[in-house]
Amino acid sequence: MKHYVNGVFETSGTAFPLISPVDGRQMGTVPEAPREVVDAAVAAARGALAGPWGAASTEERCAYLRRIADGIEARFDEFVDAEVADTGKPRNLAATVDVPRAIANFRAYADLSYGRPERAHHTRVPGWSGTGEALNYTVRRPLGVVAVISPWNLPLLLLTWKVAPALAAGNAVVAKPSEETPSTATLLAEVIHDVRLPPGAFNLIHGHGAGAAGEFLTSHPGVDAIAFTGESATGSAIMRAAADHVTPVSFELGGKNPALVFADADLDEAVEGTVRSSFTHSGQICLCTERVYVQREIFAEFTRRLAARARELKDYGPMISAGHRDKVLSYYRLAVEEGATVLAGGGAPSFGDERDGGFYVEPTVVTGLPETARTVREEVFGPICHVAPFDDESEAIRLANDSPYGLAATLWTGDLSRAHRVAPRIEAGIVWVNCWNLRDLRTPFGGVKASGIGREGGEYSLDFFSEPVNVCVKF
Ligand SMILES: NC(=O)C1=CN([C@@H]2O[C@H](COP(=O)(O)OP(=O)(O)OC[C@H]3O[C@@H](n4cnc5c(N)ncnc54)[C@H](O)[C@@H]3O)[C@@H](O)[C@H]2O)C=CC1
Ligand SMILES: O=C(O)/C=C/C=C(\O)C(=O)O
Repeated sequence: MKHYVNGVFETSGTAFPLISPVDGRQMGTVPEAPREVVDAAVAAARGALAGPWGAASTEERCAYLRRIADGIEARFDEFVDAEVADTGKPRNLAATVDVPRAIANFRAYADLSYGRPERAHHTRVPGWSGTGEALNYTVRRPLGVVAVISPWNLPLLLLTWKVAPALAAGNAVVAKPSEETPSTATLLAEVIHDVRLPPGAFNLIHGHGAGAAGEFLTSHPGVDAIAFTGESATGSAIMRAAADHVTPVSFELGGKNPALVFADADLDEAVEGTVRSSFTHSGQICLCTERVYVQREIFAEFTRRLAARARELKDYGPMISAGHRDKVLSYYRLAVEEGATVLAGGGAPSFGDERDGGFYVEPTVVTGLPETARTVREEVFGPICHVAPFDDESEAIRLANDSPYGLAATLWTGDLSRAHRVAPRIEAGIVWVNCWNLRDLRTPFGGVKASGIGREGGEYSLDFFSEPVNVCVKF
């Protein structure tokens, strides 16, 4: 594993071990970027803005993005292998979601950026200012040096989700992937090197967060904007660091996402949809459902079927680390202490093979907790959901909104009028109706309350990563 600074791969800093979540064995080492490497990366990014990268046209930048997408595609299997090794996620998930989405992120932002219109307004000059007319037109200028800090759950997808629009808008990037999952970011740096992106336009540093590379970067006076995905508490820490230099932030943070299942829903679809939304990637997606509210008429049947399906799941991946596995298991114990009835799972599985050295936990369904229980209020970020009944629409909405988080919600109903009525009343950035995690990259993506600041996706990302400048020409 190497840093990539100013177009050069290097390994400064002490090495820390990279551990496989599948069997707990050490797979390699990762260099921990000291402050000097972070300084060098920020200086390289600044230098790139003053050089050929800063002078590149929109067309030229978009052409680079397309070449990066082609470069990832050409090494598709390597990317899949690296993502599977770092995260332990099922190969099918990496091959159908993570890597294709990384490619799509670069292509989508090449299209969006190239096709983006500029705005103009004709203005009659008011009497006190003379005579004639003026043409106001708005151009967008890059913010400058952008820090991208990404998590371990969808390492390549979430990194490229920020790097692609940042580059499309003309910024220079210093990226720090999670210390748990550095491999696909390093492959991305190789692809970027091979397509000859001007040195310094993209820099990659490895290392930890608090008190280390992540914090050196987010508190750096040379950084003009920070785009971060991860835990809400980390978002708060980064915001404090950013405050010193009034650095703008875009935050995609945690969630405690509700699903509302109405009695008029297609039960098969609602059960299967909730299995996907609660247990995909073992619940380690910020969009996953951890609170399921079911209309009382179908509560018993839905809960029975959901628990049966959870018990059937066999091909699931591990938690990312021993620490995270221990955190999730501590919530399983807490749920029982808080009075939960465990309908499925609730512990660590035993496989009788090398996976017993890994960090697996069982898909878990619990019920019977009060809304005040910590297990119902706090993000677990593992394969667990709590199922509770509701009586009517207004109670369902109240329960869904009774959370410090507000990222995503899912409605299961056969009544589209109800869907249109309920969806806008949910305090969340994203509401899915009869589906989950169906993504159109042009749409706004982000959360309210403790789930984030701002929106990414489509023009929303391009807006964040650029500054509008109005030019007023009198004629
Ligand atoms: N999208 C989401 O909502 C995600 C939520 N999580 C939540 O976060 C918990 C812990 O996972 P972590 O990977 O430790 O998430 P985290 O939020 O601590 O780390 C995400 C990224 O931020 C960096 N970072 C951490 N502290 C920092 C600081 N003070 N300054 C600058 N950068 C910093 C990390 O090195 C990593 O690259 C999970 O248990 C889960 O609950 C984790 C990943 C994604
Ligand atoms: O952009 C997506 O499709 C998915 C995003 C997921 C997260 O932000 C997350 O799990 O952290």
